[in-house]
Amino acid sequence: MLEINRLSVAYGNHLALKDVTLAMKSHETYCLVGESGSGKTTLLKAITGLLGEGGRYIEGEVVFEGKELISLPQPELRKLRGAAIATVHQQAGSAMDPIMKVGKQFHEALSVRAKISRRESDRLAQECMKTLALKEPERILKSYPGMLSGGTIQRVALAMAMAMNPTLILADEPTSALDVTVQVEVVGTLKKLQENCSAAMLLVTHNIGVVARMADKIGVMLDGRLIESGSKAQVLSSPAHPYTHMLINSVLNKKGRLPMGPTIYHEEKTQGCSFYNRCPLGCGLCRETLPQTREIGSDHRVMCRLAGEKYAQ
Ligand SMILES: Nc1ncnc2c1ncn2[C@@H]1O[C@H](COP(=O)(O)OP(=O)(O)OP(=O)(O)O)[C@@H](O)[C@H]1O
Repeated sequence: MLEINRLSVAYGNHLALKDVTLAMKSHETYCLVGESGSGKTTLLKAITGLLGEGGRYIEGEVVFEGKELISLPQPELRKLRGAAIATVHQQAGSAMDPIMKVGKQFHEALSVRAKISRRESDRLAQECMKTLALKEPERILKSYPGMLSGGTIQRVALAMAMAMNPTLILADEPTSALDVTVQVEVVGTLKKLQENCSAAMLLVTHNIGVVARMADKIGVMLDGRLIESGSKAQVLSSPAHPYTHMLINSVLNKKGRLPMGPTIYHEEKTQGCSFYNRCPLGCGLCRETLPQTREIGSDHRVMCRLAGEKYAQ
């Protein structure tokens, strides 16, 4: 249902996505992981044509339900964004109008897809909120966003995505701006959404626990490239790329980066693999040339010539 083929995107002279190829099937949840700045958000924005000022497509294509989106006229793209593709942001509250009650915002969002009465949109909104176990949906609909907690707003945004009846949900770190206890609730809502909505989901998260709970497939991003992809079992249980291995076994620092550890001994920035200067395996060839992506299992792909070799943590 979604195919991204050899996509490269730049902000000014900086290549934020480099030759990314990824495919998703209907109803599948694909989790994108990677350090801060690796290109996850850019990939979501590139799908819906919302790169913003300074962002431009260099090459590649984004095919959604048979339509190439990069070349699609803006009005058609806008229509897709309001209907077949729903987006949930890290801080959904900031995407909402602070001076419009939640019920009206549901109505406006749903009206993009088809003509709908306020009464019907209220009914649908309440039904979705109940399905996702939100308490007091009537009160929520009559509230302004600022009257609701951050966790409730995130859960309302998930209910809004569900009410749109999309075929694809793009969720960018929907839990990461929340306190840990609230995150647990929102992940529960995300899980309910996955179970009750037949949409495919492309979910960006730093949280490996969320990945373990939600993913069918996982894609790992490093410096704008997809360096490993495969099923949840393949990537979490048998990570092949040393970077994936470290991501799974480390806690990212406050900047969302891997902590510098004793295995990091190369100094130079390189033309080859972006992980070379931090890799415990890296050889001279890794520094000189970019490895090819190769298939090491059914649908398990990795961009590392030394993948799978044993190394000490
Ligand atoms: N609007 C922009 N203008 C210039 N550079 C940008 C812009 N947005 C992103 N970038 C750059 O593109 C690269 C990828 O950024 P992106 O936000 O996609 O990463 P990310 O993996 O989503 O990070 P995070 O986890 O911190 O959200 C980074 O180097 C970032 O600085």
